[in-house]
Amino acid sequence: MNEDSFFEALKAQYANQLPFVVYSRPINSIIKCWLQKDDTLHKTETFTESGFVFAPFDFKNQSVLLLETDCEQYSIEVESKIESQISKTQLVINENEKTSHISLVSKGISTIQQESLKKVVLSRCETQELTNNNPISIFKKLYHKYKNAMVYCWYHPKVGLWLGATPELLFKVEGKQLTTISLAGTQPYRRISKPVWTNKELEEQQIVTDYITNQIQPYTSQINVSNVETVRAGNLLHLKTRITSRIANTSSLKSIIDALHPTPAVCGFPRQEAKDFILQHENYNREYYTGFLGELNLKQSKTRNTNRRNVENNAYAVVKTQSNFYVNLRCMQIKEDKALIYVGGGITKDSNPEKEWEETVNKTKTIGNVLT
Ligand SMILES: C=C(O[C@H]1C=CC=C(C(=O)O)[C@@H]1O)C(=O)O
Repeated sequence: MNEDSFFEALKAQYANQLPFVVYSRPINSIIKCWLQKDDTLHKTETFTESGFVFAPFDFKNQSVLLLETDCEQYSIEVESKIESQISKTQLVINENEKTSHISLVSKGISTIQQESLKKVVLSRCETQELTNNNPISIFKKLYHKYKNAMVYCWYHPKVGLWLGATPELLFKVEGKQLTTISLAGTQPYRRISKPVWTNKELEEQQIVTDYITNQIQPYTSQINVSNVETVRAGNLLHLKTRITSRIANTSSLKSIIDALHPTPAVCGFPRQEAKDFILQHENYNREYYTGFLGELNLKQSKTRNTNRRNVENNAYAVVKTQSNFYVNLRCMQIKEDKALIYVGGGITKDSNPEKEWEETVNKTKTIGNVLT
């Protein structure tokens, strides 16, 4: 299938109001799509099926599944995934939204100072009028703009239309190998200067790393934690640590999901207290923002020997089950002619409410940049 017919097939699928997902994983020139044949809404609770999953922040809402057996899959290789220049969008600041976000963050800080809550991730949803509400053309713009992200467009007529460019892997499983990352701390990307991180950001990210390592301990062995590095996500920089381990034979995928979702990077710490605070005070429903999405239990076959001349060895292909889940960040939902953009940030005792507001404004630009 060539690029034109690939996008034509997607266009037709959307026009026929049938479910689909189109996505490209970070630093990857392959764009894949899954087209479901009818509009049945499949859900998963056990995560034992094979397919593409779209899971909410709060498991009280449904995790939607595009079943592998119910979908046609296509992929194309696009020649170069070159990060195009980030244009500087001037956002119009809504003063009411600013006041209410600052007041939410201040409430978070005072709760952290008085109680056992150490970190809470507080967010808001910003509405922007759209001049172009064609999801496929927005997806293409996101794809060309964000090389280091999992860029996607997901649609189900009974759920909604979501797009995003997320820098955050929740985890990936290949056979028994588990890889996850701890991503937190934010500052704007500046081409010329070397980033300097404050204690607030270093501490905020360390909370995430410690939490993840602790949570996976009962289910895995040989845990390995990398050094902290700075990574770029569009117009922003974050702190990142890579954590790898080996899954025990007795551990299910669902147990790993329950251990890791939602991480303190999107919820807070301790988890239940942070989640209670969010559900009580944020004043809107996050739905699939800070949930996760990705390939579930797909069989990948890898040949042991890539030397083409060694035909005998090539016959021994190893089949491994793989899952790749990304946290649904830097995302939006499209409803008619409006984009609902979701943005948040981690609050600790040292947070400054005005700066936290600015951080959400900077994050809005990730998505806002492709809408103009
Ligand atoms: C909750 C968000 O970001 C998280 C991921 C990376 C850095 C974050 C931060 O610096 O606060 C957040 O924890 C968001 O982008 O909406």
